[in-house]
Amino acid sequence: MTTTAPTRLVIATRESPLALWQAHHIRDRLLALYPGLTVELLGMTTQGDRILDVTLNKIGGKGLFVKELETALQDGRADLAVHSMKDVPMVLPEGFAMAAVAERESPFDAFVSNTYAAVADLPAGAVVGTSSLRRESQLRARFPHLVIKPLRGNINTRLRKLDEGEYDAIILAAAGLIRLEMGERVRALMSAEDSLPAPGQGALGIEILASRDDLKALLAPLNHAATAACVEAERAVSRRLGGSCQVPLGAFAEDDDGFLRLRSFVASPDGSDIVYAEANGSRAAADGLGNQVADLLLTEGAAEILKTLGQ
Ligand SMILES: NCc1[nH]cc(CCC(=O)O)c1CC(=O)O
Repeated sequence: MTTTAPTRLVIATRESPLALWQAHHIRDRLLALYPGLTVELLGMTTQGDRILDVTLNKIGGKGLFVKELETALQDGRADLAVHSMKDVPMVLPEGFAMAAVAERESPFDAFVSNTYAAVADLPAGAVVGTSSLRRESQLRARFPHLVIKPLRGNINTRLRKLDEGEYDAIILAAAGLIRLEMGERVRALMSAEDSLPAPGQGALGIEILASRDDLKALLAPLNHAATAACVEAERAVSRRLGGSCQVPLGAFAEDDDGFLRLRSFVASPDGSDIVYAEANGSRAAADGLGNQVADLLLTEGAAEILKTLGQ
């Protein structure tokens, strides 16, 4: 494999508005760094985009948004794939590498409603839309008086369903709304106590073939060390616990000048059992910190929850 710096790069991306924004963002950052470079986008529809009528957790989850893009890398149709780190499976397939994790947008969930200002204002029986087991289990545990109703589709679809009156409020990632310039729809950010984010939420990853040494140095300036360490710690928790998206799990790390605080939870889907753990550690030991928090969760009761879920 050549180590000469490439002059033309192709980015494989999904074609949802958010995925396209993300790919354009990485393209613009590359062009700012390397003015002589040509960067093209290869738009692709993934299985996850095609199957819109079933809750994704039930049909195989995360890999569904990523696999077709990886095939494009393998076939040489593209050089990079840009992903929301939240959608990337905890173990990359053999031969692939995450060359960079770019600086995070808000990692928090957003409370969006046309009537209410915050989740605490919702009356008994209010209908909240989400299809995320993580969001649903936390809402059920903390706000048992609410009714949770499934909500799928891309961001525009979800907002339309809210506006049509099917829901009193919906919960979605703040990062997506902010990136698509719909940040004004965010009535409140959900606190880490009310809705601990998913591993990798708000962060973008740039995936390449592990053999592409020519791309590693080129992409290194896009890596944000604090974000990369936080996401590594968060993903290590999920990986240790099986990495399945059938498990209601949150993991959220914050970096304070090289010092990480990692919080995580595992719950039963109905929120009746919920276990929290947290630990601190250095950025350099992010992976170990994730394993440590996973082990704390297991001894605090996550092992029983996982067993009940058949994991
Ligand atoms: N599961 C789909 C998905 N993957 C990434 C984001 C949002 C952007 C991000 O977290 O980077 C979303 C939408 C959502 O959860 O509301």
